[in-house]
Amino acid sequence: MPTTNYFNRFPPFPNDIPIARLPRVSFDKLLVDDAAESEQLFRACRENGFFLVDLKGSGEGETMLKDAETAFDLSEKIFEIDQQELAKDAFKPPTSSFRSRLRRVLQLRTAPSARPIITRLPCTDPGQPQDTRGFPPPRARDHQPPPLPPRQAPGSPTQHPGRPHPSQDKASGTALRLLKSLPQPVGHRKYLASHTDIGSMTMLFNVVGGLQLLPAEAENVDANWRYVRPEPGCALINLGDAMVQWSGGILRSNIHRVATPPGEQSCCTRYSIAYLVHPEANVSMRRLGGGGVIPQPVDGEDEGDVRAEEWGRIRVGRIISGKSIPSSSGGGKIEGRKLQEAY
Ligand SMILES: O=C(O)CCC(=O)C(=O)O
Ligand SMILES: [Fe+2]
Repeated sequence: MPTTNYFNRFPPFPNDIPIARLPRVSFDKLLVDDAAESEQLFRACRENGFFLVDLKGSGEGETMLKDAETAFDLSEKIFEIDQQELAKDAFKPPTSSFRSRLRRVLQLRTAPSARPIITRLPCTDPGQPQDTRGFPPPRARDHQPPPLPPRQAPGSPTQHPGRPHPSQDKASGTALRLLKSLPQPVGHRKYLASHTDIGSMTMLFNVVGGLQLLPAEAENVDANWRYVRPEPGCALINLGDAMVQWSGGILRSNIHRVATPPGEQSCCTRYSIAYLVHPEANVSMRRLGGGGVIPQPVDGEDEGDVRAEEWGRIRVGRIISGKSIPSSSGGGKIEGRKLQEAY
């Protein structure tokens, strides 16, 4: 999440409500392959599926924080543009200075494939409280690398050629999603229905609270959902279902939702930025080898060699048809001996 200055624009997140306890890893330390930090990251990916990455004090991290702040500022303006106007940008290069800035920060493209995605997410309550706008990611040849470079924690799945991390010049469902949620009347509860992210990883920037998750092992009843406190200088990362699939259930994709911001923040209009990283459309979703850590399918259990695009389509179809009820997955135990070897 952006810096403290930015947080000071809103009433404080309350101190007297139960919150989700999330691990925090240092981006700076991960960049130099610090062993203890990498181990903590691997544990967070297995046990929580959600963790904070502290971006402060690192050159690349500070750049991401600045970009996130600019995206927040621009987000307010983007939601003022009507949908038809925005759709035109997919085909015509922007000319005004605002639009050029928007293009630079969000790296909008003018190619037909870069048409803005404007969607409404499923919402359980009436009143259409949230609006969503998304932009496909930039291509490799005309922008910088993605926010988190694909480094591996010790013991994390072996990276096969071409997967699991999406390359910037290949087609994928990766998108920058901007969410705006207006204050709702008392009694209204959910802004964004409970779900898991189907991609590989999501990088979230929040200033106002509202995101809630259901801790591991907790029964899915309202009383067990916990707010996540937005932390200045940090990004919130959560793993998606693709990571569970590739890791044979070792890594965790945790269910979450967006509810009314807590306490005094309930009167705020909430903006949030989500960078949804999806696998390259053509990569295989077959689970990885994993050198003994990842359980291999036994006879008759082989999932086949489905491509990521098709895999995603099937999952979305199941969700839409109600055949798949959202729930956390993964977080499977690794035998003690194998875990030792993994490090
Ligand atoms: O707005 C948030 O904090 C979470 C959004 C989210 O879960 C999503 O975009 O998938
Ligand atoms: Fe999500």
